[in-house]
Amino acid sequence: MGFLKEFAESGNLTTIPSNYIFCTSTGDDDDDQVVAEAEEVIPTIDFSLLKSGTPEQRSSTIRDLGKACQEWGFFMVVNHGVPETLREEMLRGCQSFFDLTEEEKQEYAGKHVLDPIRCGTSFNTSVEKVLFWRDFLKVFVHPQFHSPDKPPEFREISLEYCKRTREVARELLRGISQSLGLEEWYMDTTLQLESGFQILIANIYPRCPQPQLTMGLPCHSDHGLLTLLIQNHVDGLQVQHKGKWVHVNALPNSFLVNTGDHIEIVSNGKYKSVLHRVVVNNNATRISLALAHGPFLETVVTPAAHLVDCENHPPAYRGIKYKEYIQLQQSNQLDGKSCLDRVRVLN
Ligand SMILES: O=C(O)CCC(=O)C(=O)O
Ligand SMILES: [Fe+2]
Repeated sequence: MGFLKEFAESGNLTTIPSNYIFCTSTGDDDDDQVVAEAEEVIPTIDFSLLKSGTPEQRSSTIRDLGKACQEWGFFMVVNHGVPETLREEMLRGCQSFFDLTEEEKQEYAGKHVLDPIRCGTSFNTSVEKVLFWRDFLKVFVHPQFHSPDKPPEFREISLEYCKRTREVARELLRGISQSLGLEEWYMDTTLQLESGFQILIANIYPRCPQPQLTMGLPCHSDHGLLTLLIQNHVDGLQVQHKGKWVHVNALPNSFLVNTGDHIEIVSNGKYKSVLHRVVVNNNATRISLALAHGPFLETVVTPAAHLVDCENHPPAYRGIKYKEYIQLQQSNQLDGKSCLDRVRVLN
């Protein structure tokens, strides 16, 4: 399977191939209504108050975090301390990777889902009938760090960027633990975050001549705990909130953060993983870079005992090893929360 980028950038495309034409499964327009962000304000978290604010500022930020997780599963993080130059360099590194020749990229194509460096198109072309308007690069960056050899600068920049982002994610997870009434280090310890799995996902969504007929990525949730995303100043991410799609207008220099399925499992369903999708456009190529943070791969994750009481809150998910969960999610079609549904306990 070739890459989309080369195809989309060759000649003057005026229509898209029929295998990219996507219909929502219900065909129900109400389901797909997009509300403007102005009507629903996406929560913003000031990271500096969490990390180095007064005790009062930290507590109030933890409350905001809890509210954002409970009501949205999505928030923007500002004042996070990761330099803008590093973020920009990292996005340029991703662009340079996608700009390699097809032959150079082929070295990492067609790999197994647990191969540490893998690139391709759409999500999982071995099972998809409809393709998505996107190419990707996925690299395992923690606890073992990997990097493609080209472009040459990629290794050094991503090593630094991944480390800085991981620190932000772990601090957020400490706050989220506390917001659930758990001990600050609960997730850090129980999920062995010192050896936590971190994966870099670079996405390119080329300009599309018929953007309303296709999708960059369909409605899905992420498998891990928290995903921290940046983009090249081109929007396209939408999150589902109260049954409607909200377009994310990213604040400059912010991280777009979404909760993954493992936050839902650990919190015993108190915090839900957020459904999100990506729309494409006809004006500019979008590049996004998601860093997904999860437990240690060998950890069997269960709902926190503190959040389970057999009478009112029985365990809502069965324990599953994180590695097994990833394999399940990555080798099927990307489809809403179908993976989480497999571990749900029907009470
Ligand atoms: O490109 C985006 O904004 C989102 C990407 C995404 O959802 C993913 O890689 O899982
Ligand atoms: Fe995602």
